[in-house]
Amino acid sequence: MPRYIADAADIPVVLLAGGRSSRMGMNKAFAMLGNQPLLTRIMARIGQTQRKPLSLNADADWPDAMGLRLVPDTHPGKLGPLAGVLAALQDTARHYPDVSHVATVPIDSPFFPVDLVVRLAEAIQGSNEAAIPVSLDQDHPVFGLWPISVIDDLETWIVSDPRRRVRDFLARHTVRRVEFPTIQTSIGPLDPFFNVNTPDDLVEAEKWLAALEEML
Ligand SMILES: Nc1nc2c(ncn2[C@@H]2O[C@H](COP(=O)(O)OP(=O)(O)OP(=O)(O)O)[C@@H](O)[C@H]2O)c(=O)[nH]1
Ligand SMILES: [Mg+2]
Repeated sequence: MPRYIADAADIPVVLLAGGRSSRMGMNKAFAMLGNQPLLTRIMARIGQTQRKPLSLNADADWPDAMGLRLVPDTHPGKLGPLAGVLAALQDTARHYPDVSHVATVPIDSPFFPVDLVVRLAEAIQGSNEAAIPVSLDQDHPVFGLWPISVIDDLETWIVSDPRRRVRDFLARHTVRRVEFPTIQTSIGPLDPFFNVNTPDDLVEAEKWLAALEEML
């Protein structure tokens, strides 16, 4: 069956929460930002554009998947974010055999652009390429639009490259980089890919959230 994307709103999305949250000291998906767990916030934001049910890449003993289908890593050992991307690709190939790509969104970046998936999809123009977002000259490859066709190469790379640097994997494929602007707020420009890794980041995120809510 041919694989295609008819409409960016139909691209499946897997939320990535398979890390250790070691810098946060607690599972960051459940860290509260503006009285909402990060995971709930991310679900609501991506739900504004995507039609298919979301899945969650996380450990098999995850405490509360909030109704999302749990997609654990297929290679154990915390092999990094691309292990989550691999699990997302494999799961998508199984559940949506006619779909060409899956999008990944980490659960720790609460201000990501709402036009993320549509702009990544535009960038690949119906091809079998990958796309990742960029802001302030930085790649954000934990977010991405990944073609199902990279599954075998990604699996081989994950088990055989001892360094597992994400940029080394990207260099093996054609990857479109899509620039997203900062968001102007009363306290300065916000990087839409600001991500919450530490308790201090959470304090900073509250300030950005308040500044964004002022603008509503
Ligand atoms: N499946 C999977 N996802 C991972 C792994 N490591 C990181 N991630 C995910 O990749 C994204 C970016 O990782 P980090 O921001 O470093 O999050 P983290 O690894 O949970 O946090 P730290 O332990 O503090 O580095 C998050 O969505 C993580 O859940 C992994 O080994 N497997
Ligand atoms: Mg992070």
